[in-house]
Amino acid sequence: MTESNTDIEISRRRLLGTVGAAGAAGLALGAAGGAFGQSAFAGSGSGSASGAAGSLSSLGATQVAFHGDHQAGITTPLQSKGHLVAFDLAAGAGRTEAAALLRRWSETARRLMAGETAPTDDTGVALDAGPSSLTVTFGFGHSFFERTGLTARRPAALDPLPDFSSDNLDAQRSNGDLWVQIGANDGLVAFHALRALQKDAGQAARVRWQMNGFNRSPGATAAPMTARNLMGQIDGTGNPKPSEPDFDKRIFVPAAGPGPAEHAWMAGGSYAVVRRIRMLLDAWDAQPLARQEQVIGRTKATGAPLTGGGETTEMALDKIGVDGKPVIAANAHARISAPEQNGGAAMLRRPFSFHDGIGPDGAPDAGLLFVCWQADPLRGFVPVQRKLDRGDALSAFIRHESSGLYAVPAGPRTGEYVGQRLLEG
Ligand SMILES: C=CC1=C(C)c2cc3[nH]c(cc4nc(cc5[nH]c(cc1n2)c(C)c5CCC(=O)O)C(CCC(=O)O)=C4C)c(C)c3C=C
Ligand SMILES: [Fe+2]
Repeated sequence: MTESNTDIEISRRRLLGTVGAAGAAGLALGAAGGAFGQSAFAGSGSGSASGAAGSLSSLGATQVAFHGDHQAGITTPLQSKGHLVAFDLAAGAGRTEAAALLRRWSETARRLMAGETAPTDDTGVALDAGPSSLTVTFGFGHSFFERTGLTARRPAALDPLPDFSSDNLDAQRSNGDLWVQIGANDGLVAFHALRALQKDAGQAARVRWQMNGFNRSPGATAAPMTARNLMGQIDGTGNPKPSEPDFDKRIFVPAAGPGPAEHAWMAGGSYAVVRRIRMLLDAWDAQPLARQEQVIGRTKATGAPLTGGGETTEMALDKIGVDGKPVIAANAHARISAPEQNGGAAMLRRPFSFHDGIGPDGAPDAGLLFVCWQADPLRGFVPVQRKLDRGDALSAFIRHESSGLYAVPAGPRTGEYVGQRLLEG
């Protein structure tokens, strides 16, 4: 099962070329899911969460591998539903309790990602459904290492992010000892996983904060395409592609990392920066289309650079317009954040949108659950955000409200739980 699952992951990446293509994800998931769905459910018997006598659609049947070199949910195509949740270890809980928790969580994640029921007291919320591309991704925050007596094994890359002048952060909704990212292409499957993992936490850890997000559903557009965010922009075009030679180096910690041997447990892992970024949508929507496009430096309809071509055409950053000014403005978001403007700094952005209701002033509490992945935040998020903080035209329309940085270890080998190399190494 693992082998065929790995094959699917590989063929999906080849098909997609980018994880930002939510529409493409639908197509590729369909292609892969049809094949895998057959083997996933044959013989799953009463342990299956599907309980379905008939065959599942490719959306429901598609399964993502739990085991592998890297955890699922990093290069997995964007799913339509997401939950981000941070936990703090309970008073008195230390390394032993943390190891037992990660063991429980891993077994639950493995089973649910295979379309099976939770190991204990399944709530039945996902009955009838297949795995629906469920992924569960686990990470450790800076404070986890003090709580577990493991500070000698805490990598420098997990040092707190610097302050940024435009930050408006809520400490209660930031950081946390442990972080879990859940994604699925079905809302009930995602919620089912959230409930099961929270129950697993038991007396060992309690929820610090939790956020819910969404993306476009696979198959919603006529043709596969990159995702749109709540400002209406095509968002994800410039992401590093798994097909590029330096992709792994940029996103995953190398096996023989630069750090001391005590940090070797992070080989194959990645660092996630998580920011709740509120969009000031009333102000944004009041801007004429041409202004919105100048703010980003790309057209809203197609995502093409303002210097011409299609979505994937490179930006001509030196091009000067008839008014004698750069066609892509000096403060355009896409210019400032581009790797060539930041000494090659790059990250894999894999966000969810959020909408948490409408405030008393009538404005939506909505925006982006910005999640980005990199081998080292000091060569990814930090230099880019420093630059954006100094002069991004988009700043007037967004507000960073919470922040977290997590060390996300490698994917587990068969029989291993996530984080075992840290907790038992
Ligand atoms: C520090 C990193 C970044 C934050 C925070 C961020 C917030 C943010 N971005 C958009 C919308 C778009 N971003 C786009 C490109 C883009 N953004 C970042 C980084 C951050 N964005 C990077 C590295 C890039 C790629 C640059 C490149 O390689 O060319 C785009 C253009 C399309 C694309 O490439 O994805 C849009 C649109 C919002 C709305 C937002 C906060 C809410
Ligand atoms: Fe951006």
